[in-house]
Amino acid sequence: MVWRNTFLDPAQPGGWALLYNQQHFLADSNGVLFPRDWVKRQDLPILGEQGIGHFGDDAVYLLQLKPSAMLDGCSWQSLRQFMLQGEAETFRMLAYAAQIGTWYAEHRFCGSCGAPTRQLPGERAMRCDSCESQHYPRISPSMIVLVTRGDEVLLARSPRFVTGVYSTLAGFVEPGESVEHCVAREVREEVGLEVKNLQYIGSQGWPFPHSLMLGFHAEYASGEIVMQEDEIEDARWFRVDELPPLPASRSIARHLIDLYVARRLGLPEPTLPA
Ligand SMILES: NC(=O)C1=CN([C@@H]2O[C@H](COP(=O)(O)OP(=O)(O)OC[C@H]3O[C@@H](n4cnc5c(N)ncnc54)[C@H](O)[C@@H]3O)[C@@H](O)[C@H]2O)C=CC1
Ligand SMILES: [Mg+2]
Ligand SMILES: [Zn+2]
Repeated sequence: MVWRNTFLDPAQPGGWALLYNQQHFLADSNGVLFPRDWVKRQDLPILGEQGIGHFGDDAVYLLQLKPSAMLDGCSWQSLRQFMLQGEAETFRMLAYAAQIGTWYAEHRFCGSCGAPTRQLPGERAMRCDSCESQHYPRISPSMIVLVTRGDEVLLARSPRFVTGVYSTLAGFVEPGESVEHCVAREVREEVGLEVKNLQYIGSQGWPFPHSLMLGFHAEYASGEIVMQEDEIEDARWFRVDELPPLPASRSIARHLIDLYVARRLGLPEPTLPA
């Protein structure tokens, strides 16, 4: 089944419902999609509703619920769990749904004047009639980079990571800087190194909660590793044939590593997950 996001009018009946709150979806043994008209007959605290797209031929709507909401035989499942184990198109659907849900939850009132907002018909925008402003889904550009030195790659651990796992460096783009500048700045801040010969590899939407990852390879230029306090727990050079536990296979972090290893060892190149 293929996921395609489109704008659907929530005034139309029928279709399927995703039941969402704060990066979690209600699920039962059949999965995350529930017959929408049936859901509407249950006594659920619904905060808002969006028509978000088609899963195969089925129309899909996102119902924003209060955290207290529950249905018999269901439990709240985290988006992260679907990223780790879910089927690819299901994860693409939930990733989109979660970002629309996050945006909706954060824009029920105008950030400019504080008045309640309303959904604009036919557009993914929250409208403030009081000060005539519009609020669109927020996307946060972030760079992610694998620093390389011949047969070695630089990998680091944040205290937030699963025990033992090492990954590439990442960070949010600041206002006014280019992505290339961000790569150099973040590498300098996090591990104290200078890099050169940036190569753009590809991008990935990352719904935790709304990053757009722009992925690079960069060559080591100079410096000794100096770890940023609090952010980086350990950082070191690993040989491409002696790597530690790595991030989830669906992440662009993993793709950047797998691609470089494949190129160094002359193996077939992996493709970046959508
Ligand atoms: N798909 C992938 O393979 C990977 C994705 N990521 C994502 O990259 C993003 C950035 O990585 P980090 O190393 O955590 O960033 P970072 O190195 O810039 O530091 C994180 C800190 O930035 C601040 N921050 C949070 N949200 C922000 C925003 N929207 N704009 C500016 N600053 C913000 C907070 O103080 C946070 O503690 C995160 O969303 C993370 O989930 C990170 C690694 C792998
Ligand atoms: Mg970082
Ligand atoms: Zn306003």
